[in-house]
Amino acid sequence: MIRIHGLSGGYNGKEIVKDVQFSVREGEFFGILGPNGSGKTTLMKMLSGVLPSTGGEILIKGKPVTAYSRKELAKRMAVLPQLSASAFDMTVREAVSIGRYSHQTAWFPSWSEEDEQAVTLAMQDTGVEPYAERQVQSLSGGEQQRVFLAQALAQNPDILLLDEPTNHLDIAFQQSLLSRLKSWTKDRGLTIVSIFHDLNMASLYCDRVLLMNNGRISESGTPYEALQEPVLKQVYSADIKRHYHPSHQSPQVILNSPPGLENTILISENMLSCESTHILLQSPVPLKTLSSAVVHAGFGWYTTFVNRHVDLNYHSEDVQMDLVRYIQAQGLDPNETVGMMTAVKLADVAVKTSYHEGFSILTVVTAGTGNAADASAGADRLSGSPGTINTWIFVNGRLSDEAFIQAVITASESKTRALADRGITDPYTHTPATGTTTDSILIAAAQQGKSLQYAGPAAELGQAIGKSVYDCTLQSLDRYLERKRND
Ligand SMILES: Nc1ncnc2c1ncn2[C@@H]1O[C@H](COP(=O)(O)OP(=O)(O)OP(=O)(O)O)[C@@H](O)[C@H]1O
Repeated sequence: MIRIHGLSGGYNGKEIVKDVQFSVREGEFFGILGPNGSGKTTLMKMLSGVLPSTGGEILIKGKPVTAYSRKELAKRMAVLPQLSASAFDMTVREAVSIGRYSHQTAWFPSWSEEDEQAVTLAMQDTGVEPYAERQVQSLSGGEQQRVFLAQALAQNPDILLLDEPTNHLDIAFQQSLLSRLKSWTKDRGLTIVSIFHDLNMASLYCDRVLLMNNGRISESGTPYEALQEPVLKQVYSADIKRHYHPSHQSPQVILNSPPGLENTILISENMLSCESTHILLQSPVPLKTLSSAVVHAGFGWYTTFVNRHVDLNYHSEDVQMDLVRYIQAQGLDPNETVGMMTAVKLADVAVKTSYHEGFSILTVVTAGTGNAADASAGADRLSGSPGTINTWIFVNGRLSDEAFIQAVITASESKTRALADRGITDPYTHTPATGTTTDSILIAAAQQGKSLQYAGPAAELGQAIGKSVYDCTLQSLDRYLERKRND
């Protein structure tokens, strides 16, 4: 649809865009990204034919852009106009109708049924129809933005050029506008080339992006390919970190921890309270957490950690909601809380703090083996009968993602060893139990102080976790077994 070869150009003999080359396919949503002054708007002006190039060529549907008359070009390509003062004196309908200019015949301007329909449809698509008779100047910035988009759409273009289309729009309108634009590329084959400052929106909605730096293409490809952390850091000269959208493969870009925001804290047993109904740890600052908890499993940042005792016969249709209600009833905020459950008597809890070179860990284990299982047997069994080992590990240190995951592995292996040393067996298979069917684990770290890259058995954090989880699991297990013997 659009092909650009060796394109160069600028202002007053000064080259701004230098030897740029790319192509955009029909029905593609194509993003142009880059820092301030990198040449995005200049490139867009050359694309729309407003600014002549000094080198290279732009082909639209195989024909040089310079070979199109202004009107011909306007039929193929619409540009989201900048907010211009003259448009403010019009009604919304009048402003949108300007988009039909390119469809009027030069000699006998006439307003056809087709023009009327195109204007109405464009207003409907952008949600500005309710304001049709209002003056543009009486609308909010976001509403005006949508009027200008409607004006561009009324042109019925094959190509839509947009400069920051979500400027002035709140997050809900950004989402609805970009989703609508995206569906037009898919359903109507509309080709969109758009400048974005918001890398994350571009990443979510664009099929491909081009990253400009100093008038040249620094990177191009799908957002996944083009938005690489080292390139972004260099192009934007900013401490940027690439993350992932939780439910989408698109990369998301955030600023790395800004300095000076740390609240120095030490997670300690003072923050822990153990009652017969629940064990609670409350931190004054959120801790980075990885868990398999009932409430807020996965990675997140939380301040409050609850291990609730439930009766052996506990049953709920919605365990998660039940635990959220319980958390609320304790006056805690469920949004900030990781919640687990156990039928184990909480008096059997084992707590241990261990200090190491530059870091410390707090381990809290409640162990019961009523539901012991040998995971390696792959045997059919009833799951869910209470009898769980819940393991909490709090680290005063800064953990990498691999350290979080290795901590889970190391803690699980230590737990298994503790079960073996007490001869716990799977009642179904009569083989040594590796855990129970409903064990849960939580690793939480203040993300301050010493960097701890690894947590396997050879790493200092792994050694600390391994020993501490083993000791706590044994201690809690012994109390549980003692209680069983006495029952
Ligand atoms: N009309 C002009 N005359 C002279 N120089 C200009 C003109 N318009 C832009 N420039 C210069 O060209 C360079 C690129 O500007 P351009 O507007 O293309 O950047 P951009 O990537 O769109 O930036 P931004 O993100 O800030 O909108 C800048 O150094 C700018 O000062």
